[in-house]
Amino acid sequence: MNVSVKKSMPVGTITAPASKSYTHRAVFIASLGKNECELSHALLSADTLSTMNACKMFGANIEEKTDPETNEKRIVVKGFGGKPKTPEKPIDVGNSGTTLRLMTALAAVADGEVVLTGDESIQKRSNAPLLKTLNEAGADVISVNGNGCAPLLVKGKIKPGNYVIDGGMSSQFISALLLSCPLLETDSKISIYNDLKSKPYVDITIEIAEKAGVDINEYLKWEKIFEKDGTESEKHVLIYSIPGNQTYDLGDYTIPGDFSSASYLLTAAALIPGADITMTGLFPSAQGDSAIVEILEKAGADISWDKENGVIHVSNKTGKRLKGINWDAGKTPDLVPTLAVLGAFSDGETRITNAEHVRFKETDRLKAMTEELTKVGAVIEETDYGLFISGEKSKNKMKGAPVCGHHDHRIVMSLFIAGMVIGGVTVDTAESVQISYPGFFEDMKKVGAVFEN
Ligand SMILES: O=C(O)C1=C[C@@H](OP(=O)(O)O)[C@@H](O)[C@H](O)C1
Ligand SMILES: C=C(OP(=O)(O)O)C(=O)O
Repeated sequence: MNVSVKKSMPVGTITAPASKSYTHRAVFIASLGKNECELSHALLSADTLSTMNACKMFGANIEEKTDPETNEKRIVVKGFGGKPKTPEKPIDVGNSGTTLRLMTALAAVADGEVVLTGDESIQKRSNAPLLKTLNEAGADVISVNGNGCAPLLVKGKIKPGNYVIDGGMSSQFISALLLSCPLLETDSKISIYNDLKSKPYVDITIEIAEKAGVDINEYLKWEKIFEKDGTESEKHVLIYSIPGNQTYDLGDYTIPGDFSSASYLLTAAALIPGADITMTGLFPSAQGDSAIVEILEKAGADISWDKENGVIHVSNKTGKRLKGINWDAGKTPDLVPTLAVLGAFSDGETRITNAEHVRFKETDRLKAMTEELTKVGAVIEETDYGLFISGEKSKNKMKGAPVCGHHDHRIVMSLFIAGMVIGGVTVDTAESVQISYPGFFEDMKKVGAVFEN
């Protein structure tokens, strides 16, 4: 699907869609338990439906229920009580990396053989560090094409013990291990080598596991590191210790709003003269992407956050231009496409660093954003670890053009807001917003965005 976006001035109030990361985990954790749990305000998007489908294949009962009084939809989960059954067919995770990683580790505590696969994009995303650790822990996990990517075949089970994993590629490997290890008979320890990227997502995992009565302990330990040249140094190593034989019981749970999804409209409102947007349902949260508020503040936007009521207000009454910022994206990979657009329309320079893990998403988002923003006139340079955008040099060059969404929801939504600023931007593969924000176009229409699809 193509969407052609004209210059738009967003005005109005929108409720933020529910968090994708919280929904994945709430559904998964409720499925690991035995007692019925009711999940309110869950996100029903392509990715979270993949998690629901996979959990059902492991034996959970998951149904949608509508509250007769409020008409609100709830998800009712009756889990398999820590004893996943062997799925009869291959699990298809679609486009969802989170689903693939959580289910691969779960498959390694289930009996029998489990096959996991997904779409073209998922078949290009490596899981090598997770496979290595699962195999060291006693499972037999094979990447069918030998490249660390799905299709994966999981045979044999992991045993409790002390394991290490590389944290530099994806935090989802760590989240996956942390959620399955409590089901093992005795205690386990996971040590992370290389800096853990995207750590806030692990914090979300631990937050919901704790809410379900499961202990996961995090600590730092000084350890001796032997370098290749023989020198010795000491370094803090992040360690998770996970008691075994635990049971999950999430109870009823309400999913918070999603800051990554909110970032598009908040950024559009900060950039566009005359815009005035209020977003509700955005309470302080473990989500790293709540940093979008700090980012827009740093860039000089008129933004306020009423944390008690979960309301963010952004406007640009005077039509001022924002200023470029430096941003370490280690904890906020999903904001990078939004930040690239912000940088292209701000004065001065924007430097996004520590973002190499952003290459391992639905697409290589550093490359994709560089290619697409260049088409609309931005002066942007892709570095090994991030992006460097010259707002100064881009200033008089930004002009609408056809761009490619790369079948990637975040690329599509960020290019859409570029379209709202300059007009004349046609984005292809726009249907991919279904992955995380199915109501995106409806919400954009509500606030007066002008577009055709
Ligand atoms: O665990 C999660 O819910 C996620 C973790 C992050 O991935 P990485 O840990 O691979 O960076 C993030 O980019 C993704 O959108 C969701
Ligand atoms: C990378 C993302 O999700 P996942 O890894 O679950 O596919 C995302 O939502 O941007």
